[in-house]
Amino acid sequence: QLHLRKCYSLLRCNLSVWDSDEPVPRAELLKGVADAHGLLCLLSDKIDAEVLNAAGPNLKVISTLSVGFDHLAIDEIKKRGIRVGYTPDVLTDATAELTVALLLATARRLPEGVEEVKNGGWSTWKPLWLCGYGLSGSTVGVIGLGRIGLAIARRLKPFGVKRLLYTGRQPKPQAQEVDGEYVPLDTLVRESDFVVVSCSLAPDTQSLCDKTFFSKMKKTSIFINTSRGAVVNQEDLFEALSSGQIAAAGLDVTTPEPLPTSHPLLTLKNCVVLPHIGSATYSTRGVMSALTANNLLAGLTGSEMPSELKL
Ligand SMILES: O=C(O)C(=O)CO
Repeated sequence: QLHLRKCYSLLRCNLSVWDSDEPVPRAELLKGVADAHGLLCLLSDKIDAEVLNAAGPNLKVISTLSVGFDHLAIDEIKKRGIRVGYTPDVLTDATAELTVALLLATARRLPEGVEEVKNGGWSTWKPLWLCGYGLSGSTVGVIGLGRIGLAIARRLKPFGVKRLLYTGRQPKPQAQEVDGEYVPLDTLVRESDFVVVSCSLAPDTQSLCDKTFFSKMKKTSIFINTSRGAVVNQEDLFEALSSGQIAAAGLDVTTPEPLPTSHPLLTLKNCVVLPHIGSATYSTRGVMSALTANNLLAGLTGSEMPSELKL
């Protein structure tokens, strides 16, 4: 039992805690959630009708330690009148930074270079050895110029990016700040030297990056995804990378997560895969955790949440 003091109330909660950095096993979640009034979850916890039924009618708030909410069955949640808290804004900078790091690592072939140093492949300085692609004078296309997409664009512009294209549901006034040009997806894919995926996963973005998409990219272009793995058809990406249809890809997100170590994408030198670490800085995860707890408390007391998802 824990007493949590918030400025607006003193709340007495019984906490059922999965005390580990590993995700809670499904069976434990289904058992532990029974009769709960609130649920704090991770993006790896699929909160569907089964979990909601296991929780029962007491459940009034779900607070997720993530900005993404594709792991939540929103229709089912809405139907039951449950409120949802999430963590926008606080992870924008960390995720944008990681995206830039992944883009540069992929385009300048850093993991390959590090490997060559370790395995004796570095014989001498050679004019064309480990050449990659630079941002200076390039065209960057951002799919989804939301909070994170804009933060990525802001960071990339000072590298000398010539044109910044973006696409999404509608033009964004804030794109002015980065001289962003709102273009159809087709134009973005055909004209960009770097295609950066920063949209949320929704029915209209599921498998958006498929065979047709990659076939329109330039052979010298780099594909980066730090949003959700399911935006990409991975078989089509493998084909595009192994056939030389595109130059390279950097992925912080995959389907599934973790990506099995035997996955074909991991055999490719021109594919850099990270284990979903976009927001993984100590301070960001600390702020995300506090926000998630405060969203939960506000939901439990029926108060205004610091960050409530509009359903
Ligand atoms: O918050 C999210 O949605 C992430 O993907 C990790 O921070």
